[in-house]
Amino acid sequence: MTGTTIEATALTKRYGHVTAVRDLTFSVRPGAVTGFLGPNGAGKTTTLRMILGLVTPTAGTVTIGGRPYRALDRPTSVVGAAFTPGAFHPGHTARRHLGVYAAMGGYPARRVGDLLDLLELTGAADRRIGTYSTGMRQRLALATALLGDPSVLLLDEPGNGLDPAGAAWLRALLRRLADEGRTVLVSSHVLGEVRQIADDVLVLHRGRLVAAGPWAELAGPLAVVVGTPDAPALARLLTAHALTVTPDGPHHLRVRGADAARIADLAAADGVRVHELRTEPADLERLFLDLTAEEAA
Ligand SMILES: Nc1ncnc2c1ncn2[C@@H]1O[C@H](COP(=O)(O)OP(=O)(O)OP(=O)(O)O)[C@@H](O)[C@H]1O
Repeated sequence: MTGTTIEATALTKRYGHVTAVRDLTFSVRPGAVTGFLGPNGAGKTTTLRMILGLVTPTAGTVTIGGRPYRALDRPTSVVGAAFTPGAFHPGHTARRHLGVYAAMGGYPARRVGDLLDLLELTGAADRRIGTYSTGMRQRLALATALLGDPSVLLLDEPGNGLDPAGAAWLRALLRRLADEGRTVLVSSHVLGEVRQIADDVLVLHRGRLVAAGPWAELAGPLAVVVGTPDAPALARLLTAHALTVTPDGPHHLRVRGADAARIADLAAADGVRVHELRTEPADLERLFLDLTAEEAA
């Protein structure tokens, strides 16, 4: 599958006095799952709708493989989208629903059976959708999005209403779809969910992009906590080697800019005693809270 990139440039949407999305510039790469993260009302849904041509930007552009959605020849074979489930006819069965969409898109009828299998809905395929659980509706929405075998998937809060087993199953499926070379953009307001699914992340807050990139880079360099009875001497030494050192109690330093091995070697070479070395995991919870903190008045 050839990769398709989503590019937004200075994308803005105003509704009267409300600026839902402000000057967003980002790109979403193929072959990865990108998490679109932000609290409720941050502008995620508005952005996804602009990507799909459902909402017209007040300013700026967004393209899929270099073209706006509305200029794509066969849009559903390029982009599959699954938004808030519930837009199903409750009296239809999943098989009928997918059959109708396959016919509208001009896709072969066998796609329906394949997707029912992939989304593990075959056993319920002939039941009325009105009797489905939220998780089953989520899976049916995803099956509908995949009918045209699109290279781009846009999913709005696909984890809503899933139990832990359902969420794990969804993560595995999204990973597989990304590994096939697809561009997978998944919105969520739940950090823990995105952390487990996404390679890259876009963080929105009040319509602005406050962070973008691979998780690892966003979380910044890892800190190493060093326990030493000679904290002042070690702080001087490490600072002299251009590392960032913050005291953490009388006998501990938090050090950034080098890994534990380099810190231990520097200390040993200078005869400074080290009693403990511990690499701290990235504190993504803190990062997210900092990024989305209310701006100071
Ligand atoms: N059609 C509309 N008319 C007026 N205001 C709107 C409209 N759509 C969205 N907004 C406003 O734009 C802002 C962003 O909404 P949006 O739904 O994009 O956020 P979101 O991040 O998707 O949040 P949620 O997860 O709650 O859907 C909100 O303040 C919302 O009230």
